[in-house]
Order: sequence, then C-alpha cells, then structure tokens
Amino acid sequence: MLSRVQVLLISPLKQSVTKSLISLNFSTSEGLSACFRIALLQLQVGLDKAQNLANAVKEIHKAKEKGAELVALPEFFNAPYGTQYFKDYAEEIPCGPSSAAIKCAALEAGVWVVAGTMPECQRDKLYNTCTVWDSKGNLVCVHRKLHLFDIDIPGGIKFKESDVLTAGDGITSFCFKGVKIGLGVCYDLRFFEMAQLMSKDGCSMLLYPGAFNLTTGPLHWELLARARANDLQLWVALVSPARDVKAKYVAWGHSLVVNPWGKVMQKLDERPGTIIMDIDTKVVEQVRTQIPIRKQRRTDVYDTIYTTKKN
Ligand SMILES: O=C(O)CCC(=O)C(=O)O
Repeated sequence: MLSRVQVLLISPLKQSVTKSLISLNFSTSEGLSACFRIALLQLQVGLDKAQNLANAVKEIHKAKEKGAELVALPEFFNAPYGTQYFKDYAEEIPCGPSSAAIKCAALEAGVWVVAGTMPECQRDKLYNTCTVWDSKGNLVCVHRKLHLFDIDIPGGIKFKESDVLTAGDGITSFCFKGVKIGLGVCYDLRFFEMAQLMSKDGCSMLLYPGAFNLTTGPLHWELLARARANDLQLWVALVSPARDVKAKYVAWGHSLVVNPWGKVMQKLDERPGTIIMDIDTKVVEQVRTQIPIRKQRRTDVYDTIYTTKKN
C-alpha cells in the first residue's frame, strides 16, 4: 500500500537554511518503487578456468548491449562443480584472477555483476562464495553459501559438500537502484527461514546462483523458486550453469525468473542462454496490498528471528 510521507528538505545553497516540506510516494514496506533490467547468464562451464572467465566476460558485455544493468552469473561460473575440483580452482577474494576478471568486466561494461559463485580459499578453509561488484568495479558484498549441499538419494544423487567446504555464517543482501536484493546459493534455496529473514529485511528480490541436478532439478528447482516468490511476495531469480552431459556433475539448467505472484515469467531450457527481464518493484506492492499476508501473520503465536549476526 502506498502512503504519503512528508520529507524535510534543507537546502545547502542558501546562507539562511531553507526548509521545505514535500510529499513523496513511499511504499509502506520497501521504499520508492523502482525498475531495473537484469540479465541471467546460463553459461557453459568446463575444466578450463581461463576459458570460463573469458566466456563470462564476453557474455557480460553482450548483456550490457541488451540494456542489462545488473548481470548475474551461475554457481561456479569459473570452475566445474564437484568436491574434487574445489581446492584446485579456489582463489582468495578479491585478489585472485576470477575477481580481477569480473571487477574489470563490471567496470568496462558499466554494469553491476553478481558473480555467481567461485570456490574461495581463506587460510586453510574453502567456501562456495558469491561476490557482488558495482559498475565502478568495487566489491559490494560477499555471501558464503550458508547451507552445504549434503544429500543422499539412493539411485539418484549423493553429494557431500561438507567433506571439503566450510559453511558461511551470515545472511547477505545488497541495495541496487534502491531495491534490496537478498542472496543465497543453490541449496540455500531450500531454507525458507533464510529467505523470510531477507524478506523481513526489506528485500524485493531474492537471487540464487545454483546448480541443481537431474534428480532434484525436475522435482524441486522451479517449485522452490515459485514457493519462495509466492510465500514472500517478491521476485525470485535462479541462475544455473548450462548442462554438460559429459561433466561429473550434470547441472539441470533451466535458469528462471518468477514474479511476486509466483508466476514463471521467463525460463531457459538446459542449453547456454540468457534471460533479460525488467524487474519492477511495483508488482511487489500490488500483490502485498491485494493479498496482505505480511500484515496478517500471527507473530503473537510464531516468528522467525536472527540468532546471530547479519552480514
Ligand atoms: O538442493 C538440491 O537439490 C541441489 C543443491 C545443489 O546442487 C547445491 O547446493 O549445489
């Protein structure tokens, strides 16, 4: 719902301070509504790190030509996915070659980049880490995957990231053009409480670089994206690498954008490709006004809260 808010303006140009009151349209929950163009790059990723980086940089520039202002890359855009690879491909952030390539691409193209994830080493630990770069090439924030992907589905898939990786310990969001965007990495998508906290913090969009597989991908990828979008009434974007059937871990692909009504707005198949989508936070306001569940929660009966620090 929109409400009229009065803002006190103090002009620095006049000797005697001039005060004037103006009215602005503010949304009750998220601030001024805003619109921006996002690109999701479903990249082909292989064993050759230099080639992966060159491809990411080329596609960032192509996305800029299509008017993208914020460009998102997939989980492990610079390395194949698999516990056997993490150590060899890991870099310190922000001083490794992958950070350097993305910093430079963001600056040269003049776009913000959510650099999917890369294996990060710090001291003796490895993390699955998402970095965000602004259009001047500054590192805006870092999110280390909070929930490690440890599952065992007999006849389907067994994976144990925790054999090699350490989990992050915080929840991360950043502000782009006045829109707060929450970050998660792949398995993080399964954890509703994390998403709910980002929503409570004022996020209008959640962005997850991810790489589901051929067992859980068809079952849960789109379902989870739509569930998060519908429950929290915000935009959700998932960015996967393209499928490589010869890889040890075969990614599901199907990068997508879901709107705050829970509707899939754009979706790729398993091949390399790009989604270009205009994100309008007015839709967030609409659905939250028309189905006002955010105001109807029984926080006298239940709640979701932080138990530790925020990033
Ligand atoms: O949750 C899943 O089914 C897949 C998760 C995954 O592939 C990951 O966290 O990297």
